[in-house]
Amino acid sequence: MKPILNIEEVTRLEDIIEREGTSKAELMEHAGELLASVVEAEHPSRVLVLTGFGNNGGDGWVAADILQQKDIHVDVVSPVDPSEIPSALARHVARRTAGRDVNVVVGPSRDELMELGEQADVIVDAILGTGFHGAPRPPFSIWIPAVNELSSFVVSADVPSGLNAQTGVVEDCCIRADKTLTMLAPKIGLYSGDGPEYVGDIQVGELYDKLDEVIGDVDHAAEIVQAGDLIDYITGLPASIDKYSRGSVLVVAGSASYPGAAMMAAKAAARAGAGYVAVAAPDACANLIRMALPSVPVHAIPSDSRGAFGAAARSIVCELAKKYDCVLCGPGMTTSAGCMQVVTGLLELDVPLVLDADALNCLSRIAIDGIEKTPDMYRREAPLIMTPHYRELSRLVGEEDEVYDLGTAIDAAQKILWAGGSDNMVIVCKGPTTAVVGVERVLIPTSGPASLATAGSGDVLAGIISGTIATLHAEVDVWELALSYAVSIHSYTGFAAAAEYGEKSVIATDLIDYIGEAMQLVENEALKDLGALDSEGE
Ligand SMILES: NC(=O)C1=CN([C@@H]2O[C@H](COP(=O)(O)OP(=O)(O)OC[C@H]3O[C@@H](n4cnc5c(N)ncnc54)[C@H](O)[C@@H]3O)[C@@H](O)[C@H]2O)[C@@H](O)CC1
Ligand SMILES: Nc1ncnc2c1ncn2[C@@H]1O[C@H](COP(=O)(O)OP(=O)(O)O)[C@@H](O)[C@H]1O
Ligand SMILES: [K+]
Repeated sequence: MKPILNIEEVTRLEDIIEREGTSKAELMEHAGELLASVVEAEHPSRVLVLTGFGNNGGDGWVAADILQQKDIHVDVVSPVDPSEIPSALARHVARRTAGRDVNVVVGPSRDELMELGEQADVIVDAILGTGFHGAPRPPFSIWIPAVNELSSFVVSADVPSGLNAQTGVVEDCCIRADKTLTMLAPKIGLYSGDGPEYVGDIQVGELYDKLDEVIGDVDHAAEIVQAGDLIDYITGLPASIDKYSRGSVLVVAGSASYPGAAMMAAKAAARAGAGYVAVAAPDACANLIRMALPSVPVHAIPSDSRGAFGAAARSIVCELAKKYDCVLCGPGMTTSAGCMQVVTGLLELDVPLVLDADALNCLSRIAIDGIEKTPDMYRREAPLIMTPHYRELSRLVGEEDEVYDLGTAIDAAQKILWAGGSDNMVIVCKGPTTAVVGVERVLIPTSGPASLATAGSGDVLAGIISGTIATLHAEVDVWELALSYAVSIHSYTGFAAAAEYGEKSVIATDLIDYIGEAMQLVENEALKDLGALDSEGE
């Protein structure tokens, strides 16, 4: 796993490294060297380096100097004369570079910039880094859209200019990078908000060789899960197994209005490896589900007048639920009074429980103002997994804590977890980048394509999660990793389905049929990561 940092922790880390004897000036030299090597790997004959007023520009000036010495023609564009750069560190390296052979262009017009850009094979974006806030001001607000019109390969230093490195927000314009060389450790904004759209491939610039010794001294916003980390949860099917010992799931879901959610979740749980999947659904939709899923037993539960779980549901569902390895509750269920009673009843049982969609909305409704204020409502011994998207998570923590990006999602989830406090409780914060948040750690598994943003995709994920948990029989050392495995499978169903149907045409039911292939893809990635397979998969 690789740490992702909040910006204030990056600053703290740089201070710690300085105290250990490596100055910020030395870090800038290393950053420039690494930037130059990433550019050189593209074999350019001509490079354009765009610099700004701060230390991000300093990285660019150092790289420009090194590249020019390798007989590559380098043009450096600066907003001001090198001697007028306000940052002392950047000014020093800029004046040094300008005194050598590079061609320095100060304050070019848009047309002049475009002409330089058209001649360059690679453009280095060292305009704005972690010190940037708000919307880019001129001249950068002119340079950035101009660069985005060019076809040259763009390498961003540390963060694409225009992207807020903490929030991932792009207010006006932002460099669309092919590659981002982020220094020391990835910043959270690269994964949050608009970040994933602009960063291209992320590469970490290992500026400091003793990073392992100091990285533990700062807080980690999250850690990126690498495929190899998941290997413990990737298991084959023993020949001696039977349908019950493979793992059983009860899906408590559906209503007259939304029977499909229950069908998708149940089918996904079975495809994810559970040997026995049953559905408990209101009798108003039970027959529909039976017809759609011949392999799945459906328990018809008394409905209310609107076709949702009725007043008798709680005791019947809870009695059934005790027999399963995992219970998933929520998809398409609505938030009727009967549904709320089902949710509170299931929370009292000693069975691994996944709460999704309307089960979470029921909790929000019962709590009225933030569930973390009434932690007894969800505190339990057995595993509890909640899978909210940002809006559901906002509702769970109450009005004043709106969740709108990765950072705010992690904060909200931690608030709920720290109030409820148990190693067995995990919140899967779903979004363009999904975070698996536990009491001890925050993990970021591989994200899927935007094709996953389609109605019902969350029901499929909830099914994959509950199926995965059932097959593990609660023998889990690190719940966050087991759930990261399930989220990765979902992501890969998105890639596989998009490859077959085209990015825009994927619908949630397609994802289910790719679960098996996705499991194989995750396994291959893990084996590659651990060196057991080469890049050709041999
Ligand atoms: N501090 C260190 O130890 C190291 C820093 N490094 C680099 O330094 C960068 C951070 O440097 P800085 O803190 O100087 O920050 P930046 O280089 O991001 O730039 C801050 C400058 O941008 C300007 N600015 C801010 N918002 C703006 C806006 N909306 N429109 C136009 N201009 C705006 C400010 O006037 C300020 O001069 C990192 O991203 C990284 O690239 C690397 O050299 C490695 C070492
Ligand atoms: N832009 C995106 N890129 C990648 N994955 C996304 C994106 N938007 C949503 N997702 C994923 O798609 C799923 C959507 O789930 P959810 O919002 O619960 O959908 P629904 O309620 O319709 O089932 C989540 O797993 C989420 O992480
Ligand atoms: K940059």
